[in-house]
Amino acid sequence: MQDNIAVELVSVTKSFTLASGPFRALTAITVRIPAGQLVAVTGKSGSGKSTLLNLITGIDKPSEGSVSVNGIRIDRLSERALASWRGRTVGVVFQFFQLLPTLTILENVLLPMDFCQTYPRHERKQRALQLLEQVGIGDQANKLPSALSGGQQQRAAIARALANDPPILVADEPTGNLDSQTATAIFQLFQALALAGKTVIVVTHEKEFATWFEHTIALTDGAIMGDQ
Ligand SMILES: Nc1ncnc2c1ncn2[C@@H]1O[C@H](COP(=O)(O)OP(=O)(O)OP(=O)(O)O)[C@@H](O)[C@H]1O
Repeated sequence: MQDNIAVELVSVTKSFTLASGPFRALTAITVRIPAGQLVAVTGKSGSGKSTLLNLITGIDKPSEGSVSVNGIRIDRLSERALASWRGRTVGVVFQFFQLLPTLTILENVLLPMDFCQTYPRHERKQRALQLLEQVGIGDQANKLPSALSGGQQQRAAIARALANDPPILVADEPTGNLDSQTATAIFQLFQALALAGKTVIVVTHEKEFATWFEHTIALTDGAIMGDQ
C-alpha cells in the first residue's frame, strides 16, 4: 500500500442475513482514498453509503475482503482494540449532531478526550476551547446544545469529532438538516480541515457541492459506478 493512502478497501463484500436470505449491501468494492483529501460518498437511499462508512470506522466488519486505515488492517482487530483505535483515529459527524443535551458545548467536546485520555487532564479544557474557536463558536462554549442554531450545533459536533486529533473525519449527511448557506459554511470548514491534512469523507446527497470534492465514490446498489 502506498504511504499516502489513508483508507483502502480491497474486494470488500458486506452481506446481511435477512429473513428472506442473504443480502449484499456492498459487492466486491475496491476503494483507495488518499490522505488529506475531501471525498464524497454519493448514491441513492439503500445504495450502501452508511454501510461503507461503518466499515471505514470499524463499526462493522466486511464479510469478504480487507479494510485498511493508515496501514492498519482494521478488519482483523478485536472489538476492544477497535474501540481504542476508533477513538484516536476517526472522528464521526452525524446529520442530527447527536450532542448530549444535558452537557454544555464545552463538556461535549471534552468527553472524547476524557474517554480516550489522549491529552493530560490539565490540557483538555484549553484544547476544547481552541477547537471551538477553530470551528467559529468559541463564544458558545458554556451554553447547552438547545441554545444553539443547527449550524452552530454541527460546528460543535465537528469540534467534538476533532477532540482527539484523528487523522480521519467521517460525516454522514452532515448538512442534511441545514439550510444551504449554513451548509456552505460547514463544507468550507471540511475543506479547510482537508487542506490542513485531515482525510474528510462525507456522505452527501447535495449535488451543488459536488465540485468541492477532490474525489467522489458513487455507489449504485452496493457497487461503485464512478470513482473520480
Ligand atoms: N444491519 C443490517 N441488516 C440488514 N440489512 C441492512 C443492515 N444495514 C444495512 N442494510 C441494508 O443494506 C442496504 C444498504 O444500506 P445503507 O444504510 O448502507 O444505505 P444508504 O445508502 O446509507 O441509505 P440511506 O441514504 O437511506 O441512508 C439497504 O438495503 C439496507 O436495508
